[in-house]
Amino acid sequence: MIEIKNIRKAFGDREILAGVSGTFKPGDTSLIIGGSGTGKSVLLKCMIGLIKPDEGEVLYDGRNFVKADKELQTEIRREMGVLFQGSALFDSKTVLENVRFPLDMLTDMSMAEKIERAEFCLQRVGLGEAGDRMPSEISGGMKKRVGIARAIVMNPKYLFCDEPNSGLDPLTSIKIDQLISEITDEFQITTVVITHDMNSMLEIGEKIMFLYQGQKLWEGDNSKLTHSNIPELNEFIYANKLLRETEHQ
Ligand SMILES: Nc1ncnc2c1ncn2[C@@H]1O[C@H](COP(=O)(O)OP(=O)(O)OP(=O)(O)O)[C@@H](O)[C@H]1O
Repeated sequence: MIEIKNIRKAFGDREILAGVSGTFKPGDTSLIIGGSGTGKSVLLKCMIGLIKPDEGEVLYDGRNFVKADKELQTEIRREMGVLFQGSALFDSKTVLENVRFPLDMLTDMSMAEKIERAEFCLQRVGLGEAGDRMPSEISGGMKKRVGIARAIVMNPKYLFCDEPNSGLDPLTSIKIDQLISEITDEFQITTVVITHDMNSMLEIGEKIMFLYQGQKLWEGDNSKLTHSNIPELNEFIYANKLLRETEHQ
């Protein structure tokens, strides 16, 4: 379980996060949604330690990540998998080498063990046959799958996905969402996804947190998303629906 408590972050005199709290549970795919510039990525970066919050706590199964010493921070980091926007694959490495990379960096497993584990993860994301290919030879959806395989190769307790659907067509997006949700359930991972994608919100949002100007204005599950009495949320959903309809015309 991940708990965030009263996270605040300002850049200069601009307050980006104005005290955000919430809980993310194992086996749940939790979404953070909100308009552009509302602080979603900054919140995610505070959670994974790329940005230090000015105030607040991030607890990983009760362990305070913000105040942790180097040793504990490293221990918690090893339990995280991250799927970055744009997949962030190494162009000069094969698909299998990309997936193997965290094992090369962070473990003392033998080469045979690393290859076995990387192949297992590739199979799990439906790419068992693609290990020898180069990233330039595969589609955007396949690249996301490779990114997911790499994010789970260390068997993470916590998985973070930043806009996993960016640049994908609607059908591929749904497949990627379903894969993230299935893996979360199967391995009981605590998964946090940042998304703009209306389909994702309706399909996989077991728990949704809506950010607006650095504050959490609403949270709930996707069945309640379209029935809130929060004007900012309704406006956000309406704008996204319009966008979706325009894209499908
Ligand atoms: N390192 C930084 N230094 C200064 N300002 C920053 C920094 N990182 C983010 N910001 C500002 O914080 C605000 C929130 O950014 P953030 O990337 O979290 O938005 P977002 O909700 O993820 O938006 P989007 O959906 O467009 O990615 C933006 O105005 C951004 O310019």
